[in-house]
Amino acid sequence: MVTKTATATNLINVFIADPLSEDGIFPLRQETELNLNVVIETGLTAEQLIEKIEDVHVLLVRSQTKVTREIIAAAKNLKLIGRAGVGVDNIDLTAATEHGVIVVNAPDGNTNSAAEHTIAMMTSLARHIPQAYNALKNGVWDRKSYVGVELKNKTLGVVGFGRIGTEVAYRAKGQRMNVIAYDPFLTEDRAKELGITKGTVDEVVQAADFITVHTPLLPETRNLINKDKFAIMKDDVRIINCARGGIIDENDLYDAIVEGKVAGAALDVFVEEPATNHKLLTLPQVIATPHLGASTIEAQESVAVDVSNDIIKFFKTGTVTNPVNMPSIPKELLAQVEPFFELAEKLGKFLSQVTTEPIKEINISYAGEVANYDVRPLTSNNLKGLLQKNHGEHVNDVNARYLSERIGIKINEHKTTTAKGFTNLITVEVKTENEVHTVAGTLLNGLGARIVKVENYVVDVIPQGHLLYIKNIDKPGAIGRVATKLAEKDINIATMQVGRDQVGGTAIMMLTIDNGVTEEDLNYVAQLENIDEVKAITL
Ligand SMILES: NC(=O)C1=CN([C@@H]2O[C@H](COP(=O)(O)OP(=O)(O)OC[C@H]3O[C@@H](n4cnc5c(N)ncnc54)[C@H](O)[C@@H]3O)[C@@H](O)[C@H]2O)C=CC1
Ligand SMILES: O=C(O)CCC(=O)C(=O)O
Repeated sequence: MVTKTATATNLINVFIADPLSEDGIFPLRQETELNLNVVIETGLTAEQLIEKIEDVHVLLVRSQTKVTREIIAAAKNLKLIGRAGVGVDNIDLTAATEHGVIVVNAPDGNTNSAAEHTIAMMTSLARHIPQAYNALKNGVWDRKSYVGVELKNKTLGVVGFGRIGTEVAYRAKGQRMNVIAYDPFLTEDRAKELGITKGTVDEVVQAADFITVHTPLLPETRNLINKDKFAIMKDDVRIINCARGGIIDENDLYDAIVEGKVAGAALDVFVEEPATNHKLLTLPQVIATPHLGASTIEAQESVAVDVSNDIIKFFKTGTVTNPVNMPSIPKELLAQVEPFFELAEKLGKFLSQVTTEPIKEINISYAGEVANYDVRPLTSNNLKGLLQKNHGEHVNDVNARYLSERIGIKINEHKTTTAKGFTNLITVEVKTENEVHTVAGTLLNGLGARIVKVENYVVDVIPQGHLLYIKNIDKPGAIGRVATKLAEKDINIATMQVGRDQVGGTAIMMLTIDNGVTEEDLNYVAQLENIDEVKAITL
């Protein structure tokens, strides 16, 4: 994706608020082209962070720091929040998006570690390893209290079959377990290919001897495993949560263990962390680690490298690899789509300057080749162009859609394959209370962007620099009079396009001129006979 950049000469303040691998932030340390000022201060309270954040451009965190709306609002210069890890539930994404702050994470770097930790927790749970270890350390040689169960031939239920869930399943199969999984994106073919069974959440929890959750914490997954689900589970089921506290209802889990329905639970994560005084920890059937799923040398280095590289990439190119609050575009597609970003933005800018009333609705149609791409980032760029006139620097492609919707603009996107003779065509129509305006643009192979239609008139205009958009009656002499009047004002015409709906009807002139014009210049031209309207447009 493409978004705003800072110039390389600017000082870029990078604030690291959680402990990160020093090897992992090596890319930031050795960066010479950008003027990076890296500050590490961990363990701050929200108030302390707020005090320090005003001049920060990049905030880098793991899971400890809660990046709240208040922190984001106080960070007047913040452009990017980097999360060295997967889960972004500690970041107020809505606030970040509203403030135009891009959030990036490192989704791949800790998958392996989290999966290995899950298997370690499951095995420890099955064999009471932490409890037995604890007893022995306290001088008690107790063998009969710690008789465990085998994993072989047991069924593991996996809820959330993304990166980590899938890796857990591979390993569980290595333990000769049967795996049944639920994920809205898991297909029958993929399940077959992996040698697992696909089920609904209820089918998974009913069939399983061990249940492990690997979803993100979202409104839909909060308390996904609750008393209704415990009620339909097998007796003596064992539960593992190495994803996020809150996916399993902690009170219902406590009750299910106390009632003897659940034989044990292995927890790496809690609703409130640090969880040193949690009632679940008082139960002998519960084993726990303090959010260690990603705590390996390898994972910490890997996530910090990934997020550091994305910071550098963002300030050098305006693009990032792992955006969280923007649609992401695969690397191989980016080069093809990038030229359309500018075109889409220019079309938005054009319309913002011809429209005189608040926009109520925008219809964006993508035709031909461009319709093959994920067009959401293009729409965001178009909206950015549209809103810049009134929102200036505050609008970017992260928050353009949010801002548009907030001010009540209805956004409709359409895709069609027919591009009216062009290989690609973006047509944007805006509606206000009393006006409708349309502009269409294309990318001409080897020649760059062109505006090819304004309202109902066919034109061929390079969307760049200063334009004059004149509406007139199609009468002889109109073009000459405009040219003369502009010459009187020392305004040089570079190119001129004309179009009309019918002989003697309404016509337009699209002029590119060398310099901007004043209000007075516009009025001067507007007074001419048969001239209806004159607008200055800068692209
Ligand atoms: N304990 C730790 O240190 C770590 C914890 N995590 C947690 O693990 C989570 C999963 O990580 P990944 O596998 O890398 O993410 P992922 O994005 O690859 O997979 C998450 C999966 O959950 C699925 N999902 C979403 N809503 C669902 C629902 N209602 N029911 C069932 N499935 C649903 C998604 O379709 C997706 O396939 C992260 O969001 C993070 O919270 C991740 C790394 C380390
Ligand atoms: O930063 C950490 O160690 C936590 C990792 C984690 O929970 C995640 O990546 O979602």
